[in-house]
Parts: sequence; C-alpha cells; structure tokens
Amino acid sequence: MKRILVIGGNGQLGHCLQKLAPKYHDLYDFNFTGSSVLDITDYKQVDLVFAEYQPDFVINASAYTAVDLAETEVENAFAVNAEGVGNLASVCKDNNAILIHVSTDYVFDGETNLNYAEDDFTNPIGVYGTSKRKGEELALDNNPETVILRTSWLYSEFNKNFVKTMLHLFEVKDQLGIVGDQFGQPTNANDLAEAIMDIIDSGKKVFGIYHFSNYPETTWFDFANKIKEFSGSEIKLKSITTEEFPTPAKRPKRSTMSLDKIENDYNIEPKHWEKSLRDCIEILKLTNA
Ligand SMILES: NC(=O)C1=CN([C@@H]2O[C@H](COP(=O)(O)OP(=O)(O)OC[C@H]3O[C@@H](n4cnc5c(N)ncnc54)[C@H](OP(=O)(O)O)[C@@H]3O)[C@@H](O)[C@H]2O)C=CC1
Ligand SMILES: Cc1cn([C@H]2C[C@H](O)[C@@H](COP(=O)(O)OP(=O)(O)O[C@H]3O[C@@H](C)C(=O)[C@@H](O)[C@H]3O)O2)c(=O)[nH]c1=O
Repeated sequence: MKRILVIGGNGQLGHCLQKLAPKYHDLYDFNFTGSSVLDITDYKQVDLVFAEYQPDFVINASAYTAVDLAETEVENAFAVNAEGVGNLASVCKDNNAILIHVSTDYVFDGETNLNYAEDDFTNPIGVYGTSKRKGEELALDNNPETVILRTSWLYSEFNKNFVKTMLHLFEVKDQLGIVGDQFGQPTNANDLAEAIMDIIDSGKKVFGIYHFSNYPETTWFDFANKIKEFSGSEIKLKSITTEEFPTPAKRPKRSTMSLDKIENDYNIEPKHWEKSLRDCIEILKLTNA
C-alpha cells in the first residue's frame, strides 16, 4: 500500500484531508502530523520523520497563513513558508517521495484584468505572498518532481476562515462594511483536498505549478452577501473600498487565476463557488460550528 504523509494535519486543509482519507483507506496508508510532531523548519526532524514513515507522497498542508501578522513576523513567515518548504523538497528528493505543495494567489500583484496563468510574472505585494513565492522557488529548485497547487480564498467548516468570521460577525453586528474592490476566487478547502487526492490517484508523473480554485471570480463583498443569503442572516452589508478598510498587509486587487492547465493535464474540473459555499454553510448549520 502506498504511504501518504500529510504535514499540517491540524490546519484547515489538513482537517479536510482527514475527512477525505477514509474514502481511500483501501489504497493509501495516511499519516497526519501537526507541528508538535514535525516542525518543517527543522531539517533533522524532517529527515527523521521521513525515515520513520517512508512516504511515497507528501502533502504539505502546513504554512504560516496570518497575512497581516506576517508583515511584522517576517522571519517566522519565511522560516515556514520558504525554508521549511525547501527542507521538505530536499528530503522528498532524497527519499524518492513526490511532494504536493500548496501555494497562493497572493504571489501575484493583482494589477491585471486577465486571469493569471501558471507561468505569468509573480510580484507579491506583501510578506506572506513573498514568503510563499520563495517557497515555490525552493521547492522546484530542490526537487523538480514537485506539484505546486496555487489556490485562493480558502474556507471550510474547519479552523479560522472568512466564511466563519462573517457568520460570527453576522451574529454580533447590525451592519458591516466589506471590501468590494478586491476580486478573487473563493475555494472550499474540501474541494482542494479532493483535487489533491485526484492528482495522487491519477498516477500521472506530471509536475510543476498548477492553479486550483472554485470559479468564477467575485469580490469579498459579493462573497459576504452570498454567505448572508445562504445563512439566512438579516445583517446589513455595505460595499466599501480597500482604502476604507486599512490593514497592515496590502492585498492584490484582482488575483483571479486561469484553471485550464489542471483541467487539461489532470482532468480536474472546477466547481462553481456558490455551490461549494452552499455545501459548507449547510454543514455548519448541521454541526452548529
Ligand atoms: N487559508 C487561505 O485562505 C489560503 C491558504 N492557502 C495555502 O493553503 C495551505 C493550507 O492553508 P490552511 O489549511 O488554511 O492553513 P492553516 O493556517 O489552517 O493551517 C496551517 C497549519 O500549518 C501548521 N504549521 C505552521 N507552522 C508549522 C511548522 N513550522 N511545521 C509544521 N507545521 C506547521 C500548523 O500546525 P499546528 O496547528 O499543528 O501548529 C497549522 O495547522 C497553505 O499552504 C496556505 O498558504 C492558499 C490560499 C488561501
Ligand atoms: C473581517 C473583514 C474583512 N474585510 C476584508 C479585508 C480583506 O480585504 C478581505 C479578506 O480578509 P481576510 O483577512 O479574512 O482574508 P486574507 O487573510 O487576506 O485571505 C487570504 O489568506 C491567505 C492565507 C491566502 O492565501 C489568500 O488566498 C487569502 O485567502 O476582507 C472587510 O472588508 N470587512 C471585514 O469586516
């Protein structure tokens, strides 16, 4: 049986992979690690854990994801998102394991009206995006047999994310201002987990950078409006500009990504974000999370 090591098993994507794993129990033996078992910034520890688990595939669901905090915690962000990823790629190469790594739309500056293709120029405008771009570079330099999935605006029933933040704010506020001039593609992390398993299960040895998200594009304001509609909230939402919602980190104005390459190479079809959002809100209603 092939072995899959999931790093960052306690994170949002990690939980989605844990939820999906039973579907594959006849085919793959999964091991999930959190940062207390495996800190990817510690090369020796990575080496030891690989020797113990001997994975055929490694899914890196770990990252430093605090976009605003990264502006001041620069060293931490680079240690996890860049050097840590470099460690994983090197040890994967030494052990003949295939690395599936996850990156972000925030590697782009967002100054375009087109959908970004995988080989388009990256120019991150914040520390988080810059550290993630460095991670992409180190991953491919250290091990060209890596699949990098760039995704965007992840949410799910697990951990902290925009959907859960909105649902909480809808409970405690009468009205909210939401940025209406930043465009992107919200993505249910459960769909990303499925895409990762589809890639592994395809048996294909096709590597490099791929974009994966739900589609089509929307704004944070329109996204929040759908969260309101699907949850049945009465909150009053107002579209505001980026300037009216100052944050420590700059965010791209339009980081929408083309999804053609993953469809062509891996036959993975994108899902509409409204359908995936509805699924998530139904789960949250049922579990009262
Ligand atoms: N969230 C989003 O909106 C988006 C995320 N992405 C990318 O998707 C991936 C998954 O994100 P998501 O699930 O939301 O992230 P989370 O923030 O939910 O989880 C990240 C996990 O990384 C682990 N981690 C942090 N530092 C280390 C370390 N030094 N060694 C090992 N593990 C560590 C943490 O483990 P522990 O809890 O055990 O400490 C945490 O559970 C990331 O690569 C992220 O950059 C891309 C686009 C959008
Ligand atoms: C809470 C809140 C946020 N906003 C805005 C701020 C920001 O522009 C936008 C989203 O805010 P958040 O801080 O939740 O999202 P942010 O942390 O920027 O999300 C990003 O996370 C990283 C990890 C990624 O890789 C990206 O793809 C993206 O998902 O919503 C409002 O306008 N009003 C509000 O009340």
